[in-house]
Amino acid sequence: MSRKHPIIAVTGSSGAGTSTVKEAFEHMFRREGIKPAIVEGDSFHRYNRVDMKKALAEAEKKGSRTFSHFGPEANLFGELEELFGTYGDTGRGRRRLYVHNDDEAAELAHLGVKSGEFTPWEEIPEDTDCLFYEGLHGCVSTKTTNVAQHADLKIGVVPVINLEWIQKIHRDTSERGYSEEAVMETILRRMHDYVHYVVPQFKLTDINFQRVPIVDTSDPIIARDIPTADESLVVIRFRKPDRFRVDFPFLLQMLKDSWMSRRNTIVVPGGKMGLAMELILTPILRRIMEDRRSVLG
Ligand SMILES: Nc1ncnc2c1ncn2[C@@H]1O[C@H](COP(=O)(O)OP(=O)(O)OP(=O)(O)O)[C@@H](O)[C@H]1O
Ligand SMILES: O=C(CO)[C@H](O)[C@H](O)COP(=O)(O)O
Repeated sequence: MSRKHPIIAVTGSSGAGTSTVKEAFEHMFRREGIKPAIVEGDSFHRYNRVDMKKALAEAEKKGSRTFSHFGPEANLFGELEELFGTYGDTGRGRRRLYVHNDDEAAELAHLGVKSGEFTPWEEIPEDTDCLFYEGLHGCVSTKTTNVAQHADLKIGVVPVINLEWIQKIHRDTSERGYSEEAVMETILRRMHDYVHYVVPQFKLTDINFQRVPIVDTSDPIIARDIPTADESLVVIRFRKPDRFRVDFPFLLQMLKDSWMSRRNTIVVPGGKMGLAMELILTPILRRIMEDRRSVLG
């Protein structure tokens, strides 16, 4: 944790919607004049696409059916914890990008990096106001690493699993060129690591945004469309509402048709997710930045 160089971690499984939440944060950063150092979680995968396929084949040859992008063998958890610790202490550190497709490769043509590869490590610029992480492991904690301890604001993006699968299948088939069968195979192979490394993070997060469809998603594999915002609700859970001085009466007034399901949980119509994030997160970001300015003097 660092008042001078705060770290915001948005964590969610593959297809959960963390990139979508990142866009909401980027709007808030622009409006608040905050300059973040953006770190994408998949850049801390251990292997590029070609080497990952080889590592998968090796693991299967040894009888392992649980080796996946979600676990410690395929991710640089130690390096991620080191980045968070270094940034918290100094406001500096090293980052890179993982290129998922040809469009992203074209945007980075000057680096000559192909789809499925990493860009070279680069130094985080000196004058950032915070580090913003978006990916699978922003709050990961294992026997040997504890990334979670360094994050000052921990956000979980955790749609109910049927919706998460629908979102992943939709995105991976339409944007990453995978077949439905390949995506389902990936989901199944990742299940062990999902349960042991991804899910445990969401008891540590300060705020979880859980989108819940109110239409039938019984068979996520045949679902043709992603349930829209208006076809869903969002359950927003605060681990310690007092810590962030959450004003529930204000939120209930501002978010039409919202209600409290528990003392620390507000439910809002799916179409109000963006507004809810803005009303909840803007004051928190402002307080984090005020605190940073107070220690910078
Ligand atoms: N709140 C939402 N309402 C409707 N669709 C959503 C919402 N959030 C995400 N989606 C859709 O779900 C799919 C996955 O979203 P997104 O790319 O943000 O996931 P992700 O968590 O970034 O995945 P990955 O970590 O694998 O990149 C996308 O097609 C996106 O449009
Ligand atoms: O989605 C992911 C987990 O967040 C991985 O980043 C992704 O699967 C990387 O592999 P590829 O781009 O080859 O599918």
